[in-house]
Amino acid sequence: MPMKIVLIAPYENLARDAEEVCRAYGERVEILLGRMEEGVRLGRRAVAEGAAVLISRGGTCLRLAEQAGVPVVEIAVTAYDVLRALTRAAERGKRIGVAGFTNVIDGLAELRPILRVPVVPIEITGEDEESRRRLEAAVRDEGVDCLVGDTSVVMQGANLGVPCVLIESGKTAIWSAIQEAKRIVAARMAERRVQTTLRTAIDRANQGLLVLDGGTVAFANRTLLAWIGRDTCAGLPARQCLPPSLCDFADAAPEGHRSDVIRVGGQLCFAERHCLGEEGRVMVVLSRVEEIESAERQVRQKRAMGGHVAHYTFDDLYGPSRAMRAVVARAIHFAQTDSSVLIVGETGTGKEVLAQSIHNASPRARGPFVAVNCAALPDQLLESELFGYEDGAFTGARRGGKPGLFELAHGGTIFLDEIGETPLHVQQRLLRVLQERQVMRIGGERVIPVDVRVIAATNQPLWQFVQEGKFRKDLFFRIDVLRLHTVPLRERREDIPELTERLLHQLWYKRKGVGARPRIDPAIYPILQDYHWPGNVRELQNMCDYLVATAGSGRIGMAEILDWLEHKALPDTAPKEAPAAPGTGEVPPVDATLEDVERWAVERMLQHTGGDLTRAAQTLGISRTTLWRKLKQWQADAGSAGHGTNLA
Ligand SMILES: Nc1ncnc2c1ncn2[C@@H]1O[C@H](COP(=O)(O)OP(=O)(O)OP(=O)(O)O)[C@@H](O)[C@H]1O
Repeated sequence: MPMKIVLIAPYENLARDAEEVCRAYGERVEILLGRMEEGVRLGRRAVAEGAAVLISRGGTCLRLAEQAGVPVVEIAVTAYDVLRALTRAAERGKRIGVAGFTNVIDGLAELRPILRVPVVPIEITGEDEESRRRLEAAVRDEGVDCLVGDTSVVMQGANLGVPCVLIESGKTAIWSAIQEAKRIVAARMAERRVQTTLRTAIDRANQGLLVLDGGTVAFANRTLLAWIGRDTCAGLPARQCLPPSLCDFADAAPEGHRSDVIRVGGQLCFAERHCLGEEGRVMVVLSRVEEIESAERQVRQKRAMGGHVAHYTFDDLYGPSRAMRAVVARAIHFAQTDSSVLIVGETGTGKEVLAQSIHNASPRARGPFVAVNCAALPDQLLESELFGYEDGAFTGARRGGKPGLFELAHGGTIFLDEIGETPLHVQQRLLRVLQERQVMRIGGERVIPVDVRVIAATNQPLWQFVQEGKFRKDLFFRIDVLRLHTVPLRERREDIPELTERLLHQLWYKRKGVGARPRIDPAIYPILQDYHWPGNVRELQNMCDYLVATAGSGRIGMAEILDWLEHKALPDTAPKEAPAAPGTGEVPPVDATLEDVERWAVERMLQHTGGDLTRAAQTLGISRTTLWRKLKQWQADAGSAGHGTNLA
């Protein structure tokens, strides 16, 4: 509703001039006629009916300013208005008294030289006794024979029997006063908008807000009123309308900021009290514990999702064999549960793809998927990566500490790859986390609850590790709740044609379709199906990558496959007379064991790649971890046999 402006005109000419100004400038101002007490009565009624600003003049204006309760703009008396009145008065008297407030008579002395008649200033403040006495004295003692002033002067002058001239405000002064009133209205509207917005925001806040002044409720927002089932509380003694728990919390010593968890109208709340600086005024902010926990979950989830996302789904697992389908069907079933999963299988058989797919098909799909390779990190680093650390936990620790992967996996899944490689002291800590579902950072004392599903994977005989004391039995049973066995490629040879075709197409597409689209000659499938595939699908993938990169015409036949087999330095594919890779040594002796041959092949490959483990593992078709494990094993064997083999 627009705010109303009302002009109270103490005399008729002013009302008429104001109407003309409004008409001429299109101003919307209500004009009422009434002077002094009558003007005040009209003004107060206008305010009661919604007037936001009043305009008036002289004594009426003064009274309104004291009593109306809204801003009152004065129509100023300008020097021109006074001059106009004096000119008229000079025609009616020989000595003129100008009566009014100081603002009217100030500056009169400067006008004297240009006036034809003498002028006497009479300072009055209205229609009081003193003002009347001064007017009388001017007429009686100073020879004033005509009075100039506002309506009250004119009335009193008439009683004294002296001719009077009213100082009338010009239209410019009226227009200026209306503009000033409009500025005030605009400012008040803007203020009202801010107040309404603030009020709505405070009422709609999820938190309950309470301000107490001494023992009385100064303010309670809608949220709090709803919790305690009241329409209002303002002005009531706190103990009369608020739950005792809230009053006790607000009253309790020590003064200043304090917080606690309390129950308010059935809501468990985190309460904070702030002193507002003024004597006895306190503000209490109540947040529902449930909401804080949910917000915390969201924050943790948001942070955790940074980079920890599962990309694969079950659609990414190719292979029409019954064995493959059975594994996928079992995994889909496991995805619906929240129990730990242990995936057992050779390298490159899709254990991580399965883990990601299970996560993406589970109710935790929107949470993070955090993968960690337990074999790829040095012992100490693995521990701090998994569980995090507090500030100053050890030399070189990041300032402010660091959350561990378990914390980052909150609300989602953690994939512990190569779980069999976890050192025993980390296993013990891992067991505690899985049992208690909470982590304690290294060097820390507080426990952090974590809601994480665990999927572990291994290509090691884990149960044998348990028997050899290398893996904790209790941890084994914690992890081995639902078991999945991936099937090596050589045991599902019927998958090889489809896998090869799909991988070829996928890799060609990944290279943005550069070169001819690969077309494979079905005659070579029997050769691929005869092959041992120690690196499983990863090795098949590497082969396809090689073929896409090298088969210029796109046609893949026997020659291309032989080329790839020759390119590989694997012992079970490389013929004894195979041409040596650049920088290689002699072939192993005829009576060498399979392990000797494997070691020979790995050494040749590492020489070939200049010690680059990643590239060597890729070309050999095994994972980097498998390669690393083999090297560690051979080094340990060499150590115990008393001679060193530098394979790294
Ligand atoms: N059935 C499958 N269909 C399509 N691609 C597959 C399949 N199995 C594995 N792969 C691909 O093979 C590669 C290796 O898979 P993954 O990393 O899941 O194996 P892994 O068993 O975890 O290996 P490792 O034990 O060496 O870590 C990936 O690029 C994956 O996409």
